[in-house]
Amino acid sequence: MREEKPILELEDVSWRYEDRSHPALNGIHLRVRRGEVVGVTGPSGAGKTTLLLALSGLIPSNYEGEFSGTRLAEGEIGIVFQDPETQFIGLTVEEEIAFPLENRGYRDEDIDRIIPRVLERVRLSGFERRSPFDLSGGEKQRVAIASALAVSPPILILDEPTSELDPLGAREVFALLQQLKLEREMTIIVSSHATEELAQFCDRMILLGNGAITVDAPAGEFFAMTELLEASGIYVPDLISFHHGLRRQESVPVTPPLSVEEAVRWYRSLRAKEGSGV
Ligand SMILES: Nc1ncnc2c1ncn2[C@@H]1O[C@H](COP(=O)(O)OP(=O)(O)OP(=O)(O)O)[C@@H](O)[C@H]1O
Repeated sequence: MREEKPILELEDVSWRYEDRSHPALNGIHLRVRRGEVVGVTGPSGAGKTTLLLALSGLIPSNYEGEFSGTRLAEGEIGIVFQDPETQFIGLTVEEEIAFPLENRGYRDEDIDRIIPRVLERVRLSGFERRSPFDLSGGEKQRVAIASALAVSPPILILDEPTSELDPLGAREVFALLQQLKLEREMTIIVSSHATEELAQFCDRMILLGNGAITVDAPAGEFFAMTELLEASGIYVPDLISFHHGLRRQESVPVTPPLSVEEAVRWYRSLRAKEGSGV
């Protein structure tokens, strides 16, 4: 069977920031298929932001340094950074969303049609005239996502979109991403330390260490590597640690549950087996 053409690809990419002696990315091979949702995690300084900048093409075009390798991207990429305020240029939420559309020469009547649709999608209808700077952290992040979505890019890249948010704000952002994943089959690449959310949301997980990919696996397999993740300084969600603790029992499946719903199903089936004497 022929492998599907990737929508985004880095082939042997290395990058060193101009004033640094060591490369921030070292021989990266990464192929992302259309509709895949990829989580990127790793300790601080591992190169997550740099990897996303290279995937989006901002490295090498907007940064000074040494680049080698090749990059391929099929279609436009919407980018959302860690601190949305650094991205804001509009005085109102409406202007913030209109800006990328005006930049690409959309007609006024199309812009007027798109703005309410995009705001509805991120559940910010009625926020048109508000200043993007006077919103809660979660709302700001949703404005940044709305602005990235305005031109309907097939690929969305988010760099630590919940690092400045409280747990509810973080859940809100991941719930929105989940909705985009299901409704629009977008290709999403998201870096985060929030492994609990990544486990529930991502199809595939990448672990970065010292600018190299050390693990690239389906989310279930990735989170089954509990010891390796802990040794790499990654927070293993409690649910997965709990499963790991039980795994010594033969009847417990190797792949951990990635969400509370999955854990409940799994626990019920375990109880049923025990009841039937298996
Ligand atoms: N603009 C820059 N100029 C020079 N060096 C940089 C720059 N940005 C990042 N670096 C260096 O590149 C390496 C990777 O940084 P990067 O920000 O990609 O890591 P990260 O995994 O995203 O970290 P964190 O989790 O703390 O955000 C680090 O050693 C960092 O100091």
